[in-house]
Amino acid sequence: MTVRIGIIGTGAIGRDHARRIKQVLAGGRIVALTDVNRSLARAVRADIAPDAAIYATGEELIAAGDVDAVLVTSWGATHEQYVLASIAAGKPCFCEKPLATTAEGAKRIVEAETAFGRRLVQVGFMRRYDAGYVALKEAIARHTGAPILVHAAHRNPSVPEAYVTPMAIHDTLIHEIDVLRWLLDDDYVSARVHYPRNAARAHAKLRDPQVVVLETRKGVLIDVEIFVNCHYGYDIQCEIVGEDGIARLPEPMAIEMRLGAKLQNAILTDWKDRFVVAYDVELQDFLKAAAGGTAAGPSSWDGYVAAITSDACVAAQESAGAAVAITMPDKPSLYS
Ligand SMILES: NC(=O)C1=CN([C@@H]2O[C@H](COP(=O)(O)OP(=O)(O)OC[C@H]3O[C@@H](n4cnc5c(N)ncnc54)[C@H](O)[C@@H]3O)[C@@H](O)[C@H]2O)C=CC1
Ligand SMILES: O=C1[C@@H](O)[C@H](O)[C@@H](O)[C@H](O)[C@H]1O
Repeated sequence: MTVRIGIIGTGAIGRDHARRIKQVLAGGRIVALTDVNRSLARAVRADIAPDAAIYATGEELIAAGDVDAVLVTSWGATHEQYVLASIAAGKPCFCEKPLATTAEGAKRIVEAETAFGRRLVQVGFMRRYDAGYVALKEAIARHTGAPILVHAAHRNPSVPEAYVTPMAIHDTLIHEIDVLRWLLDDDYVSARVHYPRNAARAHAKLRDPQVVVLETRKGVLIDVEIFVNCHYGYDIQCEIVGEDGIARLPEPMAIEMRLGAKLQNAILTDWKDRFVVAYDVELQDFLKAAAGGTAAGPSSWDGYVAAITSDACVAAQESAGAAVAITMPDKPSLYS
């Protein structure tokens, strides 16, 4: 079956997902587009999906009779309303992170999906599909022994002026929040945030870098450096320290060069390139499940837990290094 897809939000990642549905993946066809900036939707139609209809609003797109499944790739603050509308229409929905910008919003989605009685939502936590993280999970299971510490870093070369301090959590750390919980098969119990002096390139409304320290139920201590004006590249690091040994996330493949008396490896600069294959695999997974009228992969529950943790981390940003407790509710059986 070919899944007929509608895309809400045709900016950076919406356009990139449209490209992969058209050029890379099997089983999906884009039939509908919408963006509050109509010219972006028109550009995607012209370049990628010439047969797609353009709708005035996300709600109209979701209600369209020929839309089988929905991609929500608009700004984070708009995700909740479209995911809820997709669930109400009984249509599978792939939602980019964050599932919702507050834990309360994510909870409403969990409740709606649970009441519907079948999984319909996949959250865009693509790192779970990255071959490096999959290998790291395997290494934890087979080689390192039980994890004790995790050292991680999430570095972006630069961010716009509109990126402010809490976004380091909601927009950036949220990937580590999800993938580390999945890697460790664990949940968080507390968060702390520490700041060194501000980097010279940080904007006026941004503390950068930040170090978030998370503690898990099993007693693992995690430190994550978030540095979004690191300048030199897009760099994702993760090291697990276990009872028997250490495992590190592999670097992306890069040609090693000997040039001008230097040994060199290029470092990527763009998230689109760093996780290009992971995005392909996650969306293929979505298309496969959507063909059967359901969803797989990272769930609304995972999006909800990430939102609870994000909220605690944002509170910790204001707590002068003091720990903020994180309490997880009971998981509904739909997500076991
Ligand atoms: N998984 C990942 O690694 C990544 C995820 N994202 C997430 O994807 C989402 C979009 O991010 P970007 O594409 O970078 O932003 P963007 O600003 O490039 O694109 C978002 C688009 O949504 C449109 N839009 C906003 N509100 C809308 C609404 N109510 N209805 C229809 N269109 C609407 C905007 O006009 C814009 O064209 C964000 O939630 C972001 O966190 C973004 C980049 C990477
Ligand atoms: O999701 C993403 C962006 O929205 C975010 O702004 C970046 O910090 C992340 O590295 C990227 O993966």
